[in-house]
Amino acid sequence: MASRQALREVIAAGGRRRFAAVVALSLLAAITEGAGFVLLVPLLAALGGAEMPLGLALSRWPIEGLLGVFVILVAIRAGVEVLRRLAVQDLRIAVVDGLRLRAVDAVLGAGWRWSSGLAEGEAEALLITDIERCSYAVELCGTLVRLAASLGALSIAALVISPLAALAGFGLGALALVLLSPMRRRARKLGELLSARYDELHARLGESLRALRVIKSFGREKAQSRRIAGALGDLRAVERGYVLSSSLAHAMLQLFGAVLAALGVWVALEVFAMPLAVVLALAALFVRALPQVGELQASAQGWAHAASALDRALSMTERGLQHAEALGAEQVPKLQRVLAMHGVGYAHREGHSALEHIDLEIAAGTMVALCGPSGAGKSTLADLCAGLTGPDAGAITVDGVALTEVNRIAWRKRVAYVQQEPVLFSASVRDNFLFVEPEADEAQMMQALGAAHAGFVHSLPGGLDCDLGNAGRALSGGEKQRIALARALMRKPDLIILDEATSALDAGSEEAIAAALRELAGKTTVIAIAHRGKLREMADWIVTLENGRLSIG
Ligand SMILES: Nc1ncnc2c1ncn2[C@@H]1O[C@H](COP(=O)(O)OP(=O)(O)OP(=O)(O)O)[C@@H](O)[C@H]1O
Repeated sequence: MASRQALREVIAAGGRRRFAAVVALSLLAAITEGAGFVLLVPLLAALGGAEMPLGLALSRWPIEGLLGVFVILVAIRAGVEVLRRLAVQDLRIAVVDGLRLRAVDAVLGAGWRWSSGLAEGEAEALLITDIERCSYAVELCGTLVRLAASLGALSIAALVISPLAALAGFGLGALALVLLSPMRRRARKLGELLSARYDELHARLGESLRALRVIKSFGREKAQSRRIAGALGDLRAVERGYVLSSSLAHAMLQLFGAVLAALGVWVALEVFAMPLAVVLALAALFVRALPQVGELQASAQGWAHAASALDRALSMTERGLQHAEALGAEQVPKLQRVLAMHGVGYAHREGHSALEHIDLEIAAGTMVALCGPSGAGKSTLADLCAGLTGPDAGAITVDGVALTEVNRIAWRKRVAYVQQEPVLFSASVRDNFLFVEPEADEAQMMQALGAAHAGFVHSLPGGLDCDLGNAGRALSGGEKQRIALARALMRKPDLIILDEATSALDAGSEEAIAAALRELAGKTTVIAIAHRGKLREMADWIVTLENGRLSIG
């Protein structure tokens, strides 16, 4: 995306009024600054007791009046600068929060096929890293507007003071920039390298947390620590080079500016015999403007870089929105007779079928154990029954109504899904329950905990109010599974899908859960992916999948 397109996106996301406020306040700050420089001429002349060189009305003011105006201008500029910073902050918040919420909606609202196909960390990178960079992009955008306005005002001020000298100053400034461009190019390259090194370090740090168990169990703590130290070393080396090179570029620009200003002063005084007040005001203006030109260029480069994060965030959000899940009709099916699959086929990726020709009828209120080797398609079939996604071929029907013809989200509200690696929110047990059943009361929660054999929750600090954000990590796999199961039972679903959901339980706990499931017999349909154990034994029938095809036992 071109930087200009990114600017349009910033304006669209932040709102025209907020952006206009940033521009207006930047212009106002710039005008007061420019006016201050113009005022410098009569002020210097008055201080030196010389003739007033400018033909402005101001030139006839007494020195006290000029100094008073000068102070007022500085005060206005300081006040406007505060407002300008606030306006940039408002714009940044509006853009970043707007983008983030849109991206969250896109990821959550996208169809399962798209979201489950995202590479690991892709959505995380979008929601966290890229959008943080967008924040930086908006700040740079504010800086660019400020610098452009300031340089515009300083140029006008220079033209007002002396058109000829101003034009000469523009020429010399351009020359300085051309001469120093190799240094700035190097700084830019290092800036890009720095971003890549940061990405690498973040990846290493994230990986260390995700793979903590693997790292520790293989005794590779020191090795991982060395990898991070290596990534840090690479980053710091580039960082140092970047700071050195950009500071040098800045220092050289200032030095060049000073040399050129000194030369300009000499030529103006000695060759053109210009009044001292004019020459000094112009020199001060030139010294002020030159680093701003350098900063403008550096910010423009930074903007081009940050705009690419904006591009990524927007295009991925757009893709998510394009893959938004079709909700279907309002009709909500209720499973009372049969959940049926007719000729169901599904491929996660082209040319690789996960399921083929699945014909299966599950009578409501019965329990089916789904077995088969790894990769046979069990989870895929469970996802289809849960209405997470629709089949590529054939149909899945609930009491004769195809899931493609009903509101799939409404169907999912009738389904409870418990996976092998239970995911509990970083909140209290109570809030975990309320998330799935907002109207639930304490009695229902107690009942669900009892049915899932999760009475241990009462002995946790705070009981139902125990914060799983802190305690979650301390719970065993089996304990987490039981809380997740209780959360599923809270819903009183039509269909429960258990994906190896009791794999971490001891025989006693599994037996207790089996007993709870037995009580649901005739009322709730259960699909349990289970290779062995109680759930498989107690199932009304066993369905075996092999290579995406069905064989019924
Ligand atoms: N999101 C995905 N993208 C691409 N391919 C996938 C995806 N999920 C599953 N698959 C592929 O689909 C096939 C069936 O996978 P599935 O997870 O349904 O098998 P499974 O029987 O549940 O396996 P396991 O017992 O190991 O969990 C496998 O070949 C798998 O690689």
